Amino acid sequence: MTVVEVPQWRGSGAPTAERLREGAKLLADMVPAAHRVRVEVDDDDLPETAARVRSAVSAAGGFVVTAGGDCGVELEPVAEAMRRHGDRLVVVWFDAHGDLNTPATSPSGAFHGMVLRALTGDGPAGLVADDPLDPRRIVLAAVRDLDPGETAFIEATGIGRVTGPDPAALTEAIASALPPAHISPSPTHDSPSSTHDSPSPTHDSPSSTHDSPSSTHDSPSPTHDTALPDHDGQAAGPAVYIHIDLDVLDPGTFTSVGSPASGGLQPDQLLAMVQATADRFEVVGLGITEYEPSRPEDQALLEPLVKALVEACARQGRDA
Ligand SMILES: NC(=[NH2+])NCCC[C@H](N)C(=O)O
Repeated sequence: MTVVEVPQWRGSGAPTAERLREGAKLLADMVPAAHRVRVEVDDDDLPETAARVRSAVSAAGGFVVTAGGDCGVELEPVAEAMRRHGDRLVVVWFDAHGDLNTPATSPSGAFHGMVLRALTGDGPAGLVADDPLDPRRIVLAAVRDLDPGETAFIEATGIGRVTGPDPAALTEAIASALPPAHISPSPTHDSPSSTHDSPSPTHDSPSSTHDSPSSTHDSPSPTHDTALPDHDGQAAGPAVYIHIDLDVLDPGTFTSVGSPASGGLQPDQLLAMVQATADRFEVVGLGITEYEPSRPEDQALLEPLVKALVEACARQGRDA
């Protein structure tokens, strides 16, 4: 396992954002990884920092945990997971915010509020994924503070969303985010062309829900549970990247963030949702972001939580 520390803070619009530098270091310290890489951040050039993150994550072996910094650090780790896992990738976004703004809709101009949208192909110059993520492969978890442009995008694209502390709802949403071609019980070949080889209905066919009950979002087939890699190492289900902005936690419990929003998760609820995801699916990457250390009790809360989150995601036997 490798932890990649990215003390980027200029992607945040919060007045306290500079605390993210120390937060990245403290988060990386909490990750029980054998290898640690610290990315040098160029404060005046987010695309340059992103290029350095890209090199770091592509060179890292085994399971990678990215320790932010602001949420903008997730651009390249998620893009790397897309390159590795193609259409099997499902991104779970634990965050108070959607991070789905464009430069035109952003109220702040801050990149951390745009990074997930940039992964879908629409963002500031130099900060857009080469190969766009299909929004239907995204599940928002406990997101509760959305700008109007973000709400419109969610409604237009059918991004999955789980609002409450509900592990079962989350795992169902993840299973439903994958095209049916990838949840077949037959061995899959994880090549980009595999979806084209399959005659089965996909998300791309709006009429497919009428043709085959097993292909609808609402009726997950039993084969969803064959999600972990089989003995050949071939996976028949989602490859899940988990993003955690610590502002997903309720500010009544954890306040060391720059953009708090009430109505968040308790730490044990977050852990239960991540554990349920890792129990059912292959987790291929983890990012933890937006720690602005300001209280000793928040540091004390995070230490066991981060360790447990990482251990849930990077289980023995999955980590090359
Ligand atoms: N990852 C975050 N903390 N994002 C905060 C985003 C806040 C607001 N939606 C914006 O675009 O500016």
